[in-house]
Amino acid sequence: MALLKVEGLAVSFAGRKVVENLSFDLAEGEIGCLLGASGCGKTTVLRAIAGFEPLAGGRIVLADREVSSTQGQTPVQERGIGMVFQDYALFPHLTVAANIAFGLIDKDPKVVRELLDLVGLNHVEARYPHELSGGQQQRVALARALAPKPRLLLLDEPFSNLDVELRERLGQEVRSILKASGTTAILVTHDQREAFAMADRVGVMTEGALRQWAAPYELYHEPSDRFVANFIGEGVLLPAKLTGPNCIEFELGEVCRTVAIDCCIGCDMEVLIRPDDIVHVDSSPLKAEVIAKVFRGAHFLYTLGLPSGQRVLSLVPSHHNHAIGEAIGIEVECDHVIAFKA
Ligand SMILES: Nc1ncnc2c1ncn2[C@@H]1O[C@H](COP(=O)(O)OP(=O)(O)OP(=O)(O)O)[C@@H](O)[C@H]1O
Repeated sequence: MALLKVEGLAVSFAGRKVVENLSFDLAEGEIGCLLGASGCGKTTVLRAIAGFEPLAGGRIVLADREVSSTQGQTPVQERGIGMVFQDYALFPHLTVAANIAFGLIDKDPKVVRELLDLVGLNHVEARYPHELSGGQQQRVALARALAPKPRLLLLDEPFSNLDVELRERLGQEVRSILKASGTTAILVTHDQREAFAMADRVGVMTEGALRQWAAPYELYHEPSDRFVANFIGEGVLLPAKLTGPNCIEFELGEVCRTVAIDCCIGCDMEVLIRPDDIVHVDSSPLKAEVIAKVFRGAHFLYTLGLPSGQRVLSLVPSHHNHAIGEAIGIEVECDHVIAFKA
């Protein structure tokens, strides 16, 4: 059952719509994420859900109760929503345990202990915020927000002050904590790795609109439009033709896999080729020139030039160390084809 329903949401500032006709559902216990570039309206959606922004259109339903519409809204403090922000907002003069207890009316030490356990901070309960790392401070902020057992937790760029490696790890940790406590949550971020590490459902936003709301795997493998295809993961769009009900032909040959496109045979299309669709096979007669390469530890990400001048990316195990300018053998290996009408 959906705990949160956002239906046709619109928010305006001084008559300018910054969010328009945005809809999604979030089931109880699920973690959702709004992902998009700076200024696309993510925080505005989060603030509307929290009750800080009046609506210019649509409605928000939380636990079967309409909490916002154009007619009015339930006050912020009556929504049972918790929040975690990027700057942690901890009280500097309170210890870790006291910061967490702040969220509890009865300050029950047993509950504080359970929360310290949940976020793995038992050993630092008597320290002050400035004596903690950024990741630890964010876990304190999380425990404090979870203390009153919110119906819904909102996290606004919670890891943006942390370095990239730590972000992904903390994202997975926070996901485990939220799952262990059965908390429903919405995260806002511009970082795909963070979104994929944490969320069950991710919404890709641009210019105030939600382009697709789906599981991370589906977003990557079944993007609904060119924008999502370009935004999520890496890849290039190459010109192609539909040659049969399930087949397309493009510069690297014919691929016959499911083609989910409304288009007749012979029509012009574009096919999305991801770096994992192009495999390096020394003996292949199909050759491409190494234009650029990025070392990623286990893999190289090669940019390869095709005879037409088109480029593709290829993720190749890093023991295949080829020089720029070298021609290497490639094969296409895609499970299904993602294509868009040209
Ligand atoms: N209080 C406000 N008054 C006027 N315009 C606003 C206000 N708050 C946000 N905006 C505008 O609304 C648009 C969306 O802003 P929002 O903060 O929701 O984007 P965002 O995707 O969260 O960006 P970021 O990742 O940079 O925080 C922007 O153009 C912003 O300038």
